[in-house]
Amino acid sequence: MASSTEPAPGQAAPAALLAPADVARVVDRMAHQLIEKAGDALADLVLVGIPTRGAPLARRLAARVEAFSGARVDTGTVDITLYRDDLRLRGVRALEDTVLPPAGIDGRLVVLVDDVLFSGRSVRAALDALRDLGRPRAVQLAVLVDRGHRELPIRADYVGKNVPTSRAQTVRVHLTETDGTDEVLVTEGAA
Ligand SMILES: O=P(O)(O)OC[C@H]1O[C@H](OP(=O)(O)OP(=O)(O)O)[C@H](O)[C@@H]1O
Ligand SMILES: O=c1cc[nH]c(=O)[nH]1
Repeated sequence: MASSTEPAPGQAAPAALLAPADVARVVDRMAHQLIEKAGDALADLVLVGIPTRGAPLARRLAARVEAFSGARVDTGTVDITLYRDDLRLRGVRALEDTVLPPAGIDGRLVVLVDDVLFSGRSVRAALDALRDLGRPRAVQLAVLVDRGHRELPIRADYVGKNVPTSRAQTVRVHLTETDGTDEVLVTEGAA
C-alpha cells in the first residue's frame, strides 16, 4: 500500500501532476480507446483490476465504456499477493479479493487494469494469477500512469499518462474510492 504523502514540517506539499478533472478526462480517453481497439470483442470484454487502486479504476473504466458505447461491461479483481516474486522482501500483506464475473474469463478479452506501471512485476504476477483462473482469448493491459523503469518485457496497451521519472521518485495515485480524492502526485524518495 502506498505510504502517506504528508509533507515534512516546513516542506511544501508536492504539486499534483493530475488534478481531479484531469483524472476524469484521462479515464474517459482510455475508455474511448478501449472501445475503439476492442471493436467486436467489446461484448467479451472483462476489466480486471489489480488491487489496491486498479480495482476501483477498472470499475470506473467499465462505467465510462458503458456510458459511451451502451455495451454492458463485466469487471473483476485479481489478488496477486501470493504470485509476487518479491513476497519475502515486502513483508506480510493481507490478501485481497479475487472476484470474477459469473461467466468467468475463458475465451474472453481480459484487460488488466492498474494505477501505476513501474517495474512490471505486479503485472507479471497478475498474469500468473490469471493463468490459474481461466484461459482468456487475449489479455491486454491498461494503466493510468506509466512511469517507466521496466524490469520485465511488459508494456501497456492503454496508458493514461506517460510520466518520465527518476528511480528515486515515487508516483502516488489517489482515488476517491480509496483515498477520498482523485489526484496523481510525484514525490521525491522511493516508495
Ligand atoms: O510495476 P510495479 O513495480 O509492480 O509497480 C506498480 C505497482 O505498485 C503499486 O502497487 P503496490 O504494490 O504499491 O500496492 P498497492 O496497490 O496496494 O498500493 C501500484 O498500484 C502497482 O500495482
Ligand atoms: O512509483 C511507484 C512505483 C510503484 N508503485 C507505485 O504505486 N508507484
